[in-house]
Amino acid sequence: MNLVNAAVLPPADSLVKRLTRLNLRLLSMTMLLTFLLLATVTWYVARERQLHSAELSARLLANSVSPMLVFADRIAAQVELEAFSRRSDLLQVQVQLPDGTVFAHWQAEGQAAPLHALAPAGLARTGIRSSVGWSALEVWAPVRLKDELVGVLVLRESLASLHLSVLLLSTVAIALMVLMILVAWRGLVLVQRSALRPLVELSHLAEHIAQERDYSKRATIYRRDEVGRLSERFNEMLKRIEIWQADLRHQLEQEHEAGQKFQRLAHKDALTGLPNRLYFQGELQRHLALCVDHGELMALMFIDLDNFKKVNDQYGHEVGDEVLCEVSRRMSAAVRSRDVLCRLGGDEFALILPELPDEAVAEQLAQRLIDAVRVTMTISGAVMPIGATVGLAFAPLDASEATALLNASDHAMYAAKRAGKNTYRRAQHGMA
Ligand SMILES: Nc1nc2c(ncn2[C@@H]2O[C@H](COP(=O)(O)OP(=O)(O)OP(=O)(O)O)[C@@H](O)[C@H]2O)c(=O)[nH]1
Repeated sequence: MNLVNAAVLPPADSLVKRLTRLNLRLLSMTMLLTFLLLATVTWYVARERQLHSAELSARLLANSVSPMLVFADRIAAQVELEAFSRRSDLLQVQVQLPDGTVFAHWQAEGQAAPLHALAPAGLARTGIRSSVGWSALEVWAPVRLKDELVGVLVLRESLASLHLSVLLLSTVAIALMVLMILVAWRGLVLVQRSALRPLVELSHLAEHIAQERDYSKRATIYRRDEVGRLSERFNEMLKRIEIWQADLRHQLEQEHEAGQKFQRLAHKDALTGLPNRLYFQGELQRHLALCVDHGELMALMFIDLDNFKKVNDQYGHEVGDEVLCEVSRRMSAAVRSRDVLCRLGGDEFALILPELPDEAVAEQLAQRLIDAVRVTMTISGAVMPIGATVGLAFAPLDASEATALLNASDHAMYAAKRAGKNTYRRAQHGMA
């Protein structure tokens, strides 16, 4: 099947306009045909009546002039023809002798000379003869005395009046026809507008839905005809789309939530609930970029717990886990709200300190963390021999790049371990 793309179709007139036009065309054609038929029949009947009347008159006149022919009384015949000439539409009338000689003649003003027409052969035998042209008719009537042919009467009549009457009648009929078409046009517009209203409304609704994507709208059902059933199916389709859309929205929301949850889990340490190494790496890059852009001071602390292996070995892994959680809580409570504390893994933690006013603030915080971890920690009735060692590096003083800054803080932490643990050390220039 050859499908036509709707987009390439030119814009068309409305359905009401198109149907009205088609109906009017059909009505006009029918009326015109009827008019032509009636005009033709009227013309034909009128012409036949005129011919019949002319034949009758010719017969009567032939009888009247018969004795005048016998007595060769031309004057009487001429008077008779003059009297006959009062007949309307008469153009010419003449009485001929059987040999064709004109005996008496009358013609209307402007008409040509006598007819000089020869009587049709066999006129005496067949009686009256006639012929009808477009503008006139002619009648030949034999003039007899008893059964003997004594002459021929020729009569010519104009058909102009007949044509004029038919033309007048036609003009009136055409005017009436135009009037009727105008009335029908108004009527058709009203009727079709009312009949096609459900279909037009359905089309407007489909247009609105296509533009607004509002599937909550419904078509009004006026009657249970074809358009009514189409509207019903359209409404069912809208309902299905609405349900399908709601399902899709719900599914998308769920997927979005699951994605966000997954994102949170991917960035969270499952044991302590602190941000993990993956999150730390991203945040360190971001804060370093901000620090370089704004020309601010920031620090990175590398924190490693002391004697944690001993806790694990002596009290078990579960107690070790509890220690990690408690240490996380204590350190979280000690840091500033804008600082980012992360667990890198094992007993290692990292703390990003953005927007520092000076280096002393970071050193004070390092000491505060060490002190917080050193506060006696009792788990399952045993005091944990736990402590924290901190390595401190500054950006952009010690490094401006993430790996270099992490290395510097890591080296500083090892320096602090070597110095006897439970303390902090600043990175020395060149450590990174
Ligand atoms: N309970 C527990 N232990 C862990 C976890 N991850 C790593 N560890 C253990 O943590 C210990 C870390 O070892 P180290 O840091 O070398 O030991 P340490 O005793 O702290 O040594 P110093 O840092 O020199 O004081 C190892 O015994 C690991 O098995 C964990 O998630 N839970």
